[in-house]
Amino acid sequence: MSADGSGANLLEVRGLTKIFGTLKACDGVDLTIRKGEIHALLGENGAGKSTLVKMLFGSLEPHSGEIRWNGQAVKIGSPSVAKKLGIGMVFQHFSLFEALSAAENIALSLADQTPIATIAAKAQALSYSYGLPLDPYSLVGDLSVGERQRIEIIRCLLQNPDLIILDEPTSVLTPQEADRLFETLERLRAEGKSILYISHRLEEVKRLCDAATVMRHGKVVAHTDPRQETAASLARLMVGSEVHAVVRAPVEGIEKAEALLEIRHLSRRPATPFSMPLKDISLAVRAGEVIGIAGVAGNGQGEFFEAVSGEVLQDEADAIRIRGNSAGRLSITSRRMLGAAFVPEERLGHGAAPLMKLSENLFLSRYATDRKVFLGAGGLVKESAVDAATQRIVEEMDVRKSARDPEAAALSGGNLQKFIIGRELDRRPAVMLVNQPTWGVDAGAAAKIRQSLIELARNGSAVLVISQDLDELFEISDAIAVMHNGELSRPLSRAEATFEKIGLLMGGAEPGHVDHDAREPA
Ligand SMILES: Nc1ncnc2c1ncn2[C@@H]1O[C@H](COP(=O)(O)OP(=O)(O)OP(=O)(O)O)[C@@H](O)[C@H]1O
Repeated sequence: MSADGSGANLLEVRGLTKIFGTLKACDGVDLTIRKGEIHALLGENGAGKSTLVKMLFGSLEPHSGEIRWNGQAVKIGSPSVAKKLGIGMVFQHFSLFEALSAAENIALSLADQTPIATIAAKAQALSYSYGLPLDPYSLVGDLSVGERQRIEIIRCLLQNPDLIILDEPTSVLTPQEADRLFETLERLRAEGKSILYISHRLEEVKRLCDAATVMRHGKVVAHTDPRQETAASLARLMVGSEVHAVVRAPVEGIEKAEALLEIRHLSRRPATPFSMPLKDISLAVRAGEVIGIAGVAGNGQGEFFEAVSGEVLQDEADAIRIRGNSAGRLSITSRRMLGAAFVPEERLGHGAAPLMKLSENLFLSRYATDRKVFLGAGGLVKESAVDAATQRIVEEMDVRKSARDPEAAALSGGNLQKFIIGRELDRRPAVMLVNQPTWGVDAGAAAKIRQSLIELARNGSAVLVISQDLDELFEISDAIAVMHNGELSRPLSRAEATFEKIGLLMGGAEPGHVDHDAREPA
């Protein structure tokens, strides 16, 4: 331990256990976090990371085990106890009100009656001193995802915590925003703060973290120094076996293939003051290819997904064509009947009904398109067929769960994502549109999902993937287009696309400056 106390143990967890039904989500977990360290918590989907941090933050009660804070045994019965001790948490899903300002949102989470002007001044000072500039009077609805995350971080820092828990903080950030966040975290470490950092991005863990605890199936399988590991060796520790690299054979003669999804001059007025208009978007996705859409969150990707999937109808029937049929005025189900599949970004509530079992979720999303398979005479549900399909998807996608057919909400985030993608892939759709296919998914499962999307395309489907993860898009796409400010650039072929060009377009560079060799849309 050094003179300033850094290096001493701040948090010691011994034998912490949490049981759900018959499943030990955390099974005798040991974890030690020192003062002034950034400690990574790693593990594949369902390994028990969220369960562990929920116990540390007082939102879940352990069955057994001990938590020591600065050497004293403590019982963290609620988040307010955690905050009083000095434990702060920045959640993966933001809990901010869009119609309120940043400062008003912060005020809501503070127990006292501090005037807004005081909070705003403090928030602004903190935000600048940590290199995360924020206008406290800006409306949350007008802010990008990265800016919203800053509010969450500032809100957490205002409580002056000694330990800050961050749950997958960079999954929603651009590379530049992530770099900024790393600088902030390094600064906090230099001040003697400790950080518990959950991430599936192993390269950034290597770059940032001083120590790592790796979990598998609820148990700790390794305490290691990530700087001494490679991304591959960390993945191996998490998964217990090798993670296979994604293989993408180039496509030949794609220009001659049939355009299964065509988007023609798609425009949309903003539906709310906070949504982005879509401006004259045209794109063709052909049988056999994967096209990626890159872009910083909030540039129209959500609105585009709604328009193409049929959540919002177009005035012009021809603005969306699926397998040659005008689909712009068709409902989601009618578009699905034409052979299209859509996987939205939000999993719970949007991609799946949380309180329904997996089999019920499957039936709900597919009874119209697979009527013959799932409905018998007189409209009776063929439960055995639904169950068989559910179990097939679970096996194919390696969905880990605590019961044979649990409610969707009881699955860890990544496992639910695997199920939802598997549910759509299982239909072998002719057109597949996915928004953030591997958000929150571990390295092994992400490789599996990516490979499945490539194979779907190579077997003759048209695949369109919206993602903020540029590495992912470069891994799977045959061409990449960029969405910025409601406009879509022309797709750059893989020969032409570089990180730099795509990054420039994401930042709003004029397409003419970077895409002179781009493919013409159909
Ligand atoms: N409320 C609950 N009821 C039943 N089972 C649960 C509940 N919450 C979590 N589980 C189960 O506990 C296990 C651990 O889940 P947890 O969310 O902690 O995993 P994780 O490591 O955070 O995963 P991910 O990376 O996907 O977020 C999973 O098998 C999950 O299905």
